[in-house]
Amino acid sequence: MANVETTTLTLAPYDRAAELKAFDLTKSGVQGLVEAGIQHVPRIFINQSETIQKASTFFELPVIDLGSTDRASMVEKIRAASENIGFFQVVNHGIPLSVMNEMLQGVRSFHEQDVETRKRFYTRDTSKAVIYNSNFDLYNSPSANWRDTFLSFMAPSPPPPEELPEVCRDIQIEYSNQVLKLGSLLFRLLSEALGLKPNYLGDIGCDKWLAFLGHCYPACPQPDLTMGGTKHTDAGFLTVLLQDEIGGLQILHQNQWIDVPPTPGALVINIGDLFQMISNDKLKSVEHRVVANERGPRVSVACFFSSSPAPPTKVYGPIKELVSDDNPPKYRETTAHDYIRYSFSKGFDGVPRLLHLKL
Ligand SMILES: O=C(O)CCC(=O)C(=O)O
Ligand SMILES: [Fe+2]
Repeated sequence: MANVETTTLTLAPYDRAAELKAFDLTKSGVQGLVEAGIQHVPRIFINQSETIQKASTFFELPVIDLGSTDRASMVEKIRAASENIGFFQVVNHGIPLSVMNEMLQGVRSFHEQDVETRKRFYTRDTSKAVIYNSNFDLYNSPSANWRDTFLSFMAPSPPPPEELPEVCRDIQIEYSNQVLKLGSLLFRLLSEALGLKPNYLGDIGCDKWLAFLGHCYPACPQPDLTMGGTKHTDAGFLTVLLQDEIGGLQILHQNQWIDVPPTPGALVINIGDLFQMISNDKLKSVEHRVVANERGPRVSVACFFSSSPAPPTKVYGPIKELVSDDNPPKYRETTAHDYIRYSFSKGFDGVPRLLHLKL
């Protein structure tokens, strides 16, 4: 917990905008601060609302064996977890352990490569093939996260391979293709879990659009003062998360923060806001966060199945088959374009993203 001295210091007025700008202009992220041997967390990163209670309760996230021949039981487990927890883990998911390990190593190598090479990717221009920066919402969040990320949109139109970072491009392409395959399977199972025909979610495009985020949470000298990732829900339909062995992911379950310790070989799957919305609140998009840690760097890969802002006319609303007179639509329809634009502009401001669509 922050001691009184530090708290007083952070409450003192300072030119936050100038400090954010100065940090951003270094183009070398939190990793750059750590490489420079920083011993204290700069005040732009100090999180006064979330650092008080980091203790979490023990709870085991269901692990679902996708290699099981008992499809009905698999679908039932996925349904229960998606309705009640919003998160589950999968094993025997078809992505070889060697590919997972190589992917994590690739992300680590990207963030640890020579600063001048890394800097060339640093941008906030979302039209670029690789968007590397620290805190996508740096300028509009209450406190910055102890995290750097590089992002690429890998489907349906991946960037030309030569524009991807050389240190990890082959494995990034390989891993993304494997995640797309896994996504098709998960959306078939989730369609069944919702009582829909197996192709339903695929047919409306849930498994077509994929964003790849390679996160790095460098070792933090004062992990009690900041967060690796502030609490948030994911915007898209579904997230496939690969985490390394360090740990730090927590999910909110029954008002308690629960650790999701790394399970070797497993991937973490969670429901996003857009999925909660089209399921008319049957499936839950649940808040989660990443605590900062002294060991590190921790790396993870979050792959978001979401919806393309183009064509702008694609409309999403509660699935007709899931609403009835007894269960009327809880959300108004939105175009993918408006939804993505809104969700990108608001950042992690603590206001639920779906609120603006609630009927
Ligand atoms: O790094 C993690 O474990 C979680 C990342 C995450 O929540 C996200 O990218 O939305
Ligand atoms: Fe997330």
